[in-house]
Amino acid sequence: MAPSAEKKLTGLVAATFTPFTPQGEVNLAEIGPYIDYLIEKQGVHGIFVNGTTGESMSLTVAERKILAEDWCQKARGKLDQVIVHVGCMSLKDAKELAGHAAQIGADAIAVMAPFFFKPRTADALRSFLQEVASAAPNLPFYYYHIPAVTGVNVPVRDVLEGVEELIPSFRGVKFSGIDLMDFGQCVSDSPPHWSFLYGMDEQLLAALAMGADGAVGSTYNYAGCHFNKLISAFKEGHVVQARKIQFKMQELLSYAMKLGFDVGVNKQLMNELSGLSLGPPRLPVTPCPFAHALLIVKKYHHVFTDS
Ligand SMILES: CC(=O)N[C@H](C=O)[C@@H](O)[C@H](O)[C@H](O)CO
Ligand SMILES: CC(=O)C(=O)O
Repeated sequence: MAPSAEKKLTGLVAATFTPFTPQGEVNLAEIGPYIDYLIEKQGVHGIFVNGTTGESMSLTVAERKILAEDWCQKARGKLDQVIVHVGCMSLKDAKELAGHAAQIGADAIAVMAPFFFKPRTADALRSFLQEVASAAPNLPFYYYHIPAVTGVNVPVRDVLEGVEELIPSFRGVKFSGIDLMDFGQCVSDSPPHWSFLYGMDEQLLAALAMGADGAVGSTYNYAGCHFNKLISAFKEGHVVQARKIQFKMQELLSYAMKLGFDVGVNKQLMNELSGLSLGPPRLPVTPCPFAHALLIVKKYHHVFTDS
C-alpha cells in the first residue's frame, strides 16, 4: 500500500553533517546532542540524513545503515521528520538502503540521480527512481534534484510526468537547483499531496514566492533560527522583513564562498557555532583551516548581531 496522501512536508529540514571522530570514523555519540541542538537552538524539527552535507557518497553502505538507524532511533519522539537519502551509483546498493530505511522507521526516503553513468533522459531517470522506490513501497519518496553536483540536468518538470503512476509512493521533490522556472512549473502542475522542498538556502525567499512548501539545506543546521523568522515574515506578508534576513544570509555565504566554501568549511563552521564535535570531513574533502573558519564565524556574528 502506498503511504497516506494527506501530510505535507513544511518548514525547515536540516541536511545533517555526518559526525566523525578526529580519526575519521563514524561518531554516533554526537547524534543525540546534535538533535537536541537543532530543536533547542535552531527551532528545526526535521532532518535529511546521509545527503550531500552528510558526505553520503564518501560513506560505505554499512556506515550509511548504521548512521540512518541511529538518527532514526534518537529522533523518535523528538523530531517530526527523518528523511534518509538512499541514492547510490549502484542501483542494488540504493535498493538495499531503501529497504533498510523502511525497516528502521524512517519517515521518508530521497534519491538523487546517479552521476557516474548519468541518465540522459527523464525516462531513464524515472526508471532508476522507480526501481529504488519499489524496495520501500510504503515510504514517501522524494526525488533529490541537485544538478550542480550530479551534472544531471534533466528538467524536474519532465521527471514528474506520469511519475506517480510508476511510483505510487512519490510525494515530492527536494529541489537544489537554481532554475526557478522549472521549480515553478513543477509546483503549478502538482497534486496537493506532494511537497516541494527548496534546497538553495541563498535564495529560499524566491522559492517561497514560487510556492515551496518547505526547505532542506545545510545552513539550517546553524542558521535555522534566522530562516524560521524569514519564513514567518513571508507567511505574514512582510516581504521586506523576510528579504532583510535573506540578504544577510547572502552576505554571509558570499563571504564564505570567496574564501572557498565546501562541506569541509561548512562542517567546521557548524563545529564552531554549535559547540558540537562533528570532526573533520572525509577525503577527498579536505579539512578547513582553523583561521579560515573563525573568519566566517566572525562574519556570522557580525551579520546577525541585531536579529
Ligand atoms: C551543494 C549543497 O551542499 N547544497 C545544499 C543543499 O542542497 C545547500 O544547502 C547549500 O549548502 C547552501 O545553499 C549553501 O550554498
Ligand atoms: C543540502 C542537502 O540537502 C544535502 O546536503 O543533501
